Amino acid sequence: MSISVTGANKHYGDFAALDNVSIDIPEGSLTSLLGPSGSGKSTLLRSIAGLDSLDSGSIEINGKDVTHASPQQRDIGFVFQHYAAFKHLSVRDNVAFGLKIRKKPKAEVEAKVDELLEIVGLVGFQRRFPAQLSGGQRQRMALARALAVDPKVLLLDEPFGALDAKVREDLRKWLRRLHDEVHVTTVLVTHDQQEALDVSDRIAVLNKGRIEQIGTPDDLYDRPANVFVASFLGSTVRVNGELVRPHDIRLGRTPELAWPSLDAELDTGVIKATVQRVVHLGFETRVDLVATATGEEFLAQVTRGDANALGLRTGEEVYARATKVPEISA
Ligand SMILES: Nc1ncnc2c1ncn2[C@@H]1O[C@H](COP(=O)(O)OP(=O)(O)OP(=O)(O)O)[C@@H](O)[C@H]1O
Repeated sequence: MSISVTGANKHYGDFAALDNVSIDIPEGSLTSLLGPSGSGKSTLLRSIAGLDSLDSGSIEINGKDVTHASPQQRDIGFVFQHYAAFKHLSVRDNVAFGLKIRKKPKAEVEAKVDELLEIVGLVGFQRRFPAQLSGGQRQRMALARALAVDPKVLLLDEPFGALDAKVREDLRKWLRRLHDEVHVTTVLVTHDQQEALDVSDRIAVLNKGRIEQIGTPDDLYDRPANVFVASFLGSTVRVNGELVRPHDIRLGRTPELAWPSLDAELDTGVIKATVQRVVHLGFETRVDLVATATGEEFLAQVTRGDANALGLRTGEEVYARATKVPEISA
């Protein structure tokens, strides 16, 4: 089912949590709402769910106006960051809960729960209680429970937010596979750009209650609409007044060895700089630099191999040449 939000406004006092937000979410897509804390992501998601009401604007699900419909009438599955499982029920009974209260025939419930436990990889854990699961397993149970009643739409508010980085990464890969199997129209709230880039078909970047840009991960990365989007999708630095990404900076011992950009229009030209610090971060190496001409501080990210080949040390001079972030600076 597609979702269409048009001209949504929501104020808390004179603070605009949503400021004239419009977004179309295509049927079967996985769309992320990405933005910093307080940008209005949860407010937008809760409005789609019917848990918050808009001051003005409208929401349609599959062409039907649901602006004033109750959450129950919207056929939505919802998973929050801190999922409230029924502690006294087994994993199996938690997943079956929505089906049982809808008084589905027993055989149908059993078959559906078997299928979902399989999909979320919790078959071996079905007799356990929520307290006996890891955080990641609990969130998978939450997703199974939300999917049990065949919702038209799945809304996820930072579902992996409370988990550590490695588990988050595993779960988002798993979520993407799950989505490819189940195809339910899904909206995911996240403040984590890697998560959004990894799982989404489309991303809407929010800032101060407004949508800055909507597009595919590639659209946003390759053609950011503005500095906010570019900076939120990855780190950026200013070099000679130009916005660049640290890993788009090439370093050389001579001006000629700092390679030009493939796209001449996006080339910053050669910038002489002094190395302040070299920090090895696993595969990558961060080189903190100061531009000789302007005193401007910036950093470059190079591979460990390149850094070793350059053999840079604090206080040495080096030549930097970067590719500007497209669109904005072009
Ligand atoms: N019930 C409320 N009363 C007053 N202000 C609220 C209420 N709910 C949200 N807000 C404010 O609206 C703004 C948007 O909140 P929202 O939860 O949508 O942001 P978010 O982008 O989801 O942030 P986070 O990532 O921190 O959850 C915030 O500044 C928040 O303080």
